[in-house]
Amino acid sequence: MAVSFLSPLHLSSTSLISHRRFTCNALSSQPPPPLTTSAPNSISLNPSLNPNNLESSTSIPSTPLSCALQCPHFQSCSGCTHEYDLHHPSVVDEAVEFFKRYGAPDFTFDSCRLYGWRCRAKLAVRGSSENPLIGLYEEGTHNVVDIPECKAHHPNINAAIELLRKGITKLEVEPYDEDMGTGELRYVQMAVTTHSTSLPFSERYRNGKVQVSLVWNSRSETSSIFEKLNSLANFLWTNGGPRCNIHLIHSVWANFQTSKNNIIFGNRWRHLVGERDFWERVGGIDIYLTPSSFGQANTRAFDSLLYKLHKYVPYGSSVADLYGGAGTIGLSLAVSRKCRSVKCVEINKESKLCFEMTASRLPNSVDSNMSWHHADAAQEPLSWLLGSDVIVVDPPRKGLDDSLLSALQTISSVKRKAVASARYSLSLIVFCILLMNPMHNTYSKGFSQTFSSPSNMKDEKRPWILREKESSVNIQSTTNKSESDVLPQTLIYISCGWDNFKKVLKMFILSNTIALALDYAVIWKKTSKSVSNAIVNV
Ligand SMILES: C[S@@+](CC[C@H](N)C(=O)[O-])C[C@H]1O[C@@H](n2cnc3c(N)ncnc32)[C@H](O)[C@@H]1O
Repeated sequence: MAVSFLSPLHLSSTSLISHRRFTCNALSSQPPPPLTTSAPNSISLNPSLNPNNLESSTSIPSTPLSCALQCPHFQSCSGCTHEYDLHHPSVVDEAVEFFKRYGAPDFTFDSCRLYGWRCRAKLAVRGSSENPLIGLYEEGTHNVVDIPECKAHHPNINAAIELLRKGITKLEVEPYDEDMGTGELRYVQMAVTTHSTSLPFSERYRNGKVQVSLVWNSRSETSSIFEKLNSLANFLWTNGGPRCNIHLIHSVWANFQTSKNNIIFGNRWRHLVGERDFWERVGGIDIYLTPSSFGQANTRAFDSLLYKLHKYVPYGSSVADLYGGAGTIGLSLAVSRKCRSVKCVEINKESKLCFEMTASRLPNSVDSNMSWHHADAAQEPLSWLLGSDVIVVDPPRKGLDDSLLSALQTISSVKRKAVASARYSLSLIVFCILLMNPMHNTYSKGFSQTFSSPSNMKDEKRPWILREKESSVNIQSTTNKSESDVLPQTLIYISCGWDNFKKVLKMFILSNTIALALDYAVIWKKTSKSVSNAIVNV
């Protein structure tokens, strides 16, 4: 099979060495360094180490580089487990073997950014106002480790954390005390937008602006400590806003949460200062994200993934984008593949506004039926599958819901019976976001455990969990494109749970749900904060 690179990047060894010191300064977004050379291995590797140069394309280096993390927090912080060979984590070899067994022997491997790739971070705030700790939990505990020099964070996240730390101390903001349930500031979410059309493309990433969401331990803005929250927001804006030498802060939001459980966000949000609208550019479209909606942490790798994914969708297809969030995948396909229709299904109603705003910025030439449905993809899944040529699934780490798995199998067997002479099976395109790192799991348990278990979610009455199909958005094509009752031909599976994905794939193959020989599979390697985000092309 053809060997190709997605967004191959590499620097000369001279330029790598010149970036050997990595500092946490808003303007210093150079990657930390490298690196020793390693013996060539069986996979063509192409580590991308230049944060300002992601979209460039170069030839395959003859001798691959082996990258070290060099993070001072590595021993104590639970976010990373791989310290060396970031460009070639061991799961790549496992994936090579795995896909070879299923008829896809040739691999190429692309890595995206190895450092400074995380554009979205949720961090706990603990300690005291004189000595605030802003970071992740130590493995297996609820002790927060300060990570001011985190190598995975976009450097401007680290800079915004430093500013926040100063504000907490100056204004005597009390960090949250988990045991007592006291204190003011519980968590902070930092999200970077790199979408600034006033800058040349090559400068956009490192000049990303940070949307700061402060999770405040009060019921609402009417409580007495709201004044301090406002002062903190103003401090961030005065010292990091557009009038400063370094414009770092995009906006500040408040979220109000008093619950004693592990859920980070409550359901009340308030915009405090800065720009309200947060845009990013991925997959050829401008996407709108609110702080409460799902956003991909590795924006640039997601962008690469989308361009790769577009190729597998025939022009004029009808597409169902399940677990669709703001509909980013579906809407980018509507533009790039001139889809007849795009139907996005998402359980978080906070994403509805994002879909509407994103759709409002699509080029006028887009003429698809586009809809977003606030619904549980696991309920009556056949109703989402029928009528679409291509199904895209991008579920949370636990994988596809059983009812959806059975519906995919049912479709396959119905079609086989209807067309007895033809051999029908869905062709499967795989994008895997691999989370095989045990420490990464610890990290997520600390912060998002309750997001991933449906039973927990119901018990804890998450505000955005759907009880019924309540609202949807419909944008009609002007040329009245008719809906059809086609059966899906292609399943594009974006998986962020490697173990679960392997099980599903074996099951699909045993039940003849998909073609036995994979035409293509693409793996997006994203393990912990430290390990590279890579794309493997089978
Ligand atoms: C990994 S995210 C992908 C989002 C989107 N595809 C994107 O790239 O921005 C998974 C999404 O699935 C949603 N989700 C979780 N369970 C769901 C369900 N049963 N039905 C529909 N959506 C669900 C989550 O709220 C989340 O937005």
